[in-house]
Amino acid sequence: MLTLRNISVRLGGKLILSSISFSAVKGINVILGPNGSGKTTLLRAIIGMIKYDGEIRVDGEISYVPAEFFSPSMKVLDVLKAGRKRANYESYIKELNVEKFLERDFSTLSSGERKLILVTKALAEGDNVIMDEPLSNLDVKNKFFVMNILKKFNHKTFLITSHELETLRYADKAIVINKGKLEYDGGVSDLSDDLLSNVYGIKFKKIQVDGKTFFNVTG
Ligand SMILES: Nc1ncnc2c1ncn2[C@@H]1O[C@H](COP(=O)(O)OP(=O)(O)OP(=O)(O)O)[C@@H](O)[C@H]1O
Repeated sequence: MLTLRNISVRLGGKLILSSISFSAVKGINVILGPNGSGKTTLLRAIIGMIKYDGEIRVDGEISYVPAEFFSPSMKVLDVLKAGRKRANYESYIKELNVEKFLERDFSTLSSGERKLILVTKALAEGDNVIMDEPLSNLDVKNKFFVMNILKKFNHKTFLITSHELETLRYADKAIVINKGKLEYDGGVSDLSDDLLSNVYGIKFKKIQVDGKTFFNVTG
């Protein structure tokens, strides 16, 4: 369980998040919003990296993948194992198909390979897996590969930000933030193209195929 009640954050004297409330569901929760809308700030509040007003309630362990990260010169296996002792890394290493990187130095991996390692680590360590743009740096095949893996582990709660509306087809819940305010919190099929058009300032058309929802940019 991951519930936020009236979360407000002030940074540099400015109100960055204004009274955000929602509950994440088990499975995939996708946070959308334009650049600078407050997505990363919200994730940082949830993991306790920054001060906030309001209440955050979490059951179970939290793990986190930041959008940008330090790349230490360390064996990949040591990066994976740094942290939680009881995490079952082996099954996730197999699942994410990253065995071939384990003996390599983490800093020598490509950006997409490093992202796959951090996603593996977060999956192993958390019941509530918070990921800031986990798909950035991944090629088109790996994007779908990772989203399908998240779908498979739907007993966990994933809260992820994304600039890719394609992720919505995998999502159990959509959360839209604009200018630090919550604009939408609900199922993907109920999210309207008008709302997204207003938030992003470009025209979207919603399409539903085989029970899945897609948003195309039309102007
Ligand atoms: N320490 C700070 N002082 C002042 N303003 C800040 C500070 N940290 C972040 N901000 C501002 O808060 C706003 C929200 O930033 P945040 O990184 O949460 O946005 P985001 O939705 O994750 O954006 P993006 O999609 O570009 O990653 C931005 O306008 C940013 O400039």
